[in-house]
Amino acid sequence: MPSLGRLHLITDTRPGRDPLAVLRAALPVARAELVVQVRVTDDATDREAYDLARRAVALCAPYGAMCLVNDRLHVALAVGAAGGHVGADDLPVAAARRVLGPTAVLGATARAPGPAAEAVAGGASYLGVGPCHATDTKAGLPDPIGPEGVRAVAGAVAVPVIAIGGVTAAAVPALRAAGAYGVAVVGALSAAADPARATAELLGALTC
Ligand SMILES: Cc1ncc(COP(=O)(O)OP(=O)(O)O)c(N)n1
Ligand SMILES: Cc1ncsc1CCOP(=O)(O)O
Ligand SMILES: [Mg+2]
Repeated sequence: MPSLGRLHLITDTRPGRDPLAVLRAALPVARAELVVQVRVTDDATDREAYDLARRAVALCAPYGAMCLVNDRLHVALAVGAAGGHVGADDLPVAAARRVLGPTAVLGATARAPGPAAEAVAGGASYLGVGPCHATDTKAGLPDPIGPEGVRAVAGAVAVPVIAIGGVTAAAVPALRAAGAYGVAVVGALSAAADPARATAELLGALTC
């Protein structure tokens, strides 16, 4: 697998958000340390997902940043993304691996050591672990697992653990101390008044 960036920017396509503007602000700051995950709302069409993913791949390329596509693996393949991310409502990890092929980057969601180990056995190259903290970005999430939940998963697997859910720069040190390799954020960048500055703050917390 190519080296995985530590700061995962998940696109926010809710009304009033401008995911490509956030991406343009973050890329020159984080460069190859940024992983962009194209995530669209469930009601978005495949064509909308494709158009956003195609633009994201093109924006990432000059910076050596990796672009992944959430859920819709056919879109990942269609735009030449580096891989995809799947969770409980998506293709099973082993099936996703078959779709993407052996060299693609494949993320899987896990919040406990057992399922985490199963996801790795199925072919996951990294795990998205959470929600770590409370968030209103996604509805219907289970209770936050906190840094201790991250520690339990990180201790059970040998792939990078990416902490997700309510992550801010202030939360990063505890997550890193618990074994997180990196973090994934939506609101911390999408809702930031200055996304470039917010990117620098997250990156500083991740790499110090
Ligand atoms: C890095 C990362 N971790 C977890 C998720 C959540 O994926 P999933 O559980 O499939 O939920 P949706 O994002 O599809 O709503 C993620 N996307 N990225
Ligand atoms: C998609 C997803 N899965 C678990 S938490 C989450 C949303 C994370 O968004 P935020 O960084 O704004 O809390
Ligand atoms: Mg999913």
